[in-house]
Amino acid sequence: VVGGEVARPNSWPWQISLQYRSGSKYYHTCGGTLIERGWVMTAAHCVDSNRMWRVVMGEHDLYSNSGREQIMDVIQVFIHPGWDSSNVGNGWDIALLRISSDATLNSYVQLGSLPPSGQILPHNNLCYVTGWGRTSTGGNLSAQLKQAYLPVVDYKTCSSSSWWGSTIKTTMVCGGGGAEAGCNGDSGGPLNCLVNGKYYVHGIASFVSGYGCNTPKKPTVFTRVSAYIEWMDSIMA
Ligand SMILES: CC(C)C[C@H](NC(=O)C(F)(F)F)C(=O)N[C@@H](C)C(=O)Nc1ccc(C(F)(F)F)cc1
Repeated sequence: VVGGEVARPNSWPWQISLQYRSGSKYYHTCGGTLIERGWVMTAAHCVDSNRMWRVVMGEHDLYSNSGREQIMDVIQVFIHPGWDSSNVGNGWDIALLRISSDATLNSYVQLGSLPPSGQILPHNNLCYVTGWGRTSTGGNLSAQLKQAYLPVVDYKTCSSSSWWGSTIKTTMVCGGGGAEAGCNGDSGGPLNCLVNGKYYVHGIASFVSGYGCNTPKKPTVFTRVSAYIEWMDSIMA
């Protein structure tokens, strides 16, 4: 997350850290959202390589143990059949992870709320991106979970020629486009949007400009969660 601030610990209790094993250690690689006690939603591009994955819930500081963390192995990965790893611009950047046991829900670990199928948010709807991703283009990951205010940029604006143009599909949501942005390592994490006084997870962090995470008029691009409700229901059923 570029800009914004460190989140109050566990104030986004559905945010998870997706980590891969290398040798005897695990490393943060992406964000994700706990959507059922046994299921995590993330980006397809986060899990389209053959690795050992684990999910950490109740996390705030990646490098210190608060005792609030719950760590589960990933036992199955469901990548959307439409995903094409050679072109994130096609969309379909969504995956579901079955975790090894059900999370215990408490003050630090909660389920994220999904929007109604098909819901499209208005331009400038208040949203926050959250994650442990780089805090500047080419910079380091953040040790602590960060949040940044990324108002929705509607499809008409986001797909216009001086913005993202035809790279943006209607199955995507754009947020920000100014100094604040998601960045590498926030992938797969939630875009948390305030609708009628409650936060819903409307996006899954998918891509940013190759010219820099907070390139003007290149908002952070998210998979639009409300376009995939039926697919997710079919997998989790
Ligand atoms: C690994 C990537 C597929 C996703 C990676 N995503 C992110 O860093 C995050 F956190 F914003 F989600 C990213 O945007 N990385 C930059 C460096 C990138 O590759 N951006 C990018 C790639 C392709 C296009 C497109 F769609 F135009 F082909 C647009 C942007």
